Amino acid sequence: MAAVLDASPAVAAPEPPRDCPLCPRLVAFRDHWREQEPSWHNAPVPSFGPVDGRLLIVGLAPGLRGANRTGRPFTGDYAGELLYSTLITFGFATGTFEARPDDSLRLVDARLTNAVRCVPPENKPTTDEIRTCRPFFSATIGLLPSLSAIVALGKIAHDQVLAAHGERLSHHKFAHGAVHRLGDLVLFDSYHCSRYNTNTGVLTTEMFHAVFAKVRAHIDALG
Ligand SMILES: O=c1cc[nH]c(=O)[nH]1
Repeated sequence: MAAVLDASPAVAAPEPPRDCPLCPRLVAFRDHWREQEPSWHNAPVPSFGPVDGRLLIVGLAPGLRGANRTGRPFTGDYAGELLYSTLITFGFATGTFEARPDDSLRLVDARLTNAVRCVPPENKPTTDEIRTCRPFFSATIGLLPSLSAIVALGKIAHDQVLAAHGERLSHHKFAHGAVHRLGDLVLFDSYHCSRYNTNTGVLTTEMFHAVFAKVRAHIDALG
């Protein structure tokens, strides 16, 4: 049985509008950067990848000079280098990642989204902002008919997945490498592939690959 998704009927769209007004602090930050850098995307960053994939990867939020600049998740900042090279290694992406949305990179059997769609100051969304963005996240999941596995990059992504599925956080503790069954879905946890985590050794390439090796085995076993 698939878990019930917590999507508010008032906001059932999977992508916020370009001028989403729901989080005043994020709107102010976005407006500031629109003035400073008018050529940047500076808007909610839409999900990327086919909707008929079996895997969903969930990041935290757009990086200021990464996805907020380029308009594609994990594109233009360090976190994307490790993520996209890993996705290519494990067959979840093809082409060449050149950190530009018009490169030849394509996701395969996978979609990529963020728990929060607008760039937050200092990469830290508030609890309210995470909750406010949840209906978009739930609607995104609801539009993936073949979804079988989710990778949560960090605890905020993990908590957003659980909340969207009406699951208790206390029943599913976040831990790198942990695997949680949520109804028909399997949730795989990983530390976020941020530059901070890799520079400090919290996350190594081997640790990150070990998570995606498990995900690959899970998807392949589906046949
Ligand atoms: O979590 C993250 C980090 C960088 N870029 C994103 O889109 N999401």
